[in-house]
Amino acid sequence: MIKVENLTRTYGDFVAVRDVSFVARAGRVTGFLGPNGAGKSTTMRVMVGLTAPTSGTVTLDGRRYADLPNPGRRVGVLLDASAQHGGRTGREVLVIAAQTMGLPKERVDEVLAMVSLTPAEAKRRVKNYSLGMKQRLGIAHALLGDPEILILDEPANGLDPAGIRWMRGLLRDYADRGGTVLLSSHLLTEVQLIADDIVMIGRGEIVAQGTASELVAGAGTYVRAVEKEELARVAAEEGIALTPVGDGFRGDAEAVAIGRLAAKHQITLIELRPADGGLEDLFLELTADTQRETFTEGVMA
Ligand SMILES: Nc1ncnc2c1ncn2[C@@H]1O[C@H](COP(=O)(O)OP(=O)(O)OP(=O)(O)O)[C@@H](O)[C@H]1O
Repeated sequence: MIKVENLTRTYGDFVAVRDVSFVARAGRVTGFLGPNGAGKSTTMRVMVGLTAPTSGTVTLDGRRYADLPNPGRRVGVLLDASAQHGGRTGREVLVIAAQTMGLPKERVDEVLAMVSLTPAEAKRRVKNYSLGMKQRLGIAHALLGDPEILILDEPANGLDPAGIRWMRGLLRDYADRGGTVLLSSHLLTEVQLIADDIVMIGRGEIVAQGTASELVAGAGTYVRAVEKEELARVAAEEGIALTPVGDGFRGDAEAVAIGRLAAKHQITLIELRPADGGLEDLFLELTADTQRETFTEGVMA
């Protein structure tokens, strides 16, 4: 289990992570989702002792990373797949890591097989690897010590759809055997495919968390009407909050309540359904400010 409690990290006046708390449970795959610059990497770096927290704590199965004996056997980490030594072969990278952890060389062949890197590929220098191969090597490195906890920053980056499916199977299996898996992504579709639980972060703060199904179920009703403005006006009068999503709205009321309201005011509905599968809209909505700000900054820069 990974427990993040009231974690804050500042850089000068800038708050990269503000009062973040969440738990990634054993036997579950937890997706840590947020747009670029939201604070995912910072949080994960604090987890593994690479960045000091300004305040708050992170524990891994009850202990801080720095207090774990032989941490590579307890926690598998993939933070930056491009950070591997380019002059070494994939196999060499793993052999050195295995030696450091006191593992037999056969374990290297086992993890290479687990990530489907062929013996020929493992003999190539890492600088000649594609991004997808680097990711597989990084995942192999994380799995090497057969740890109970996996912390993976953007592990799907550079993987093709078949690679993402493969990774989903691998992580699912890992969690089903009782492991704790935390993976970050800035792509909701990826997280939706892989995660049981989702923690969403935007501008350094947690904006939503729950099981993937809870977050979908809590998404309300999606409605689209010909008389859009009129619907927004009468809904506001009735105390139903409508949030613009695409061509329509997400309403915080049952479909039947919105349907009745529309009928009463002779508003023509062209879509009315539970906002299922609307996690992406929720994600965009929750992180809209962050994304707008990033965009504005980009334009100004
Ligand atoms: N060493 C640092 N000094 C100053 N600011 C930093 C430092 N590290 C991170 N930041 C800032 O903290 C914020 C969060 O960055 P972080 O890398 O944690 O985001 P992220 O969610 O992982 O984003 P991405 O998806 O782009 O990797 C960003 O605005 C970033 O510029």
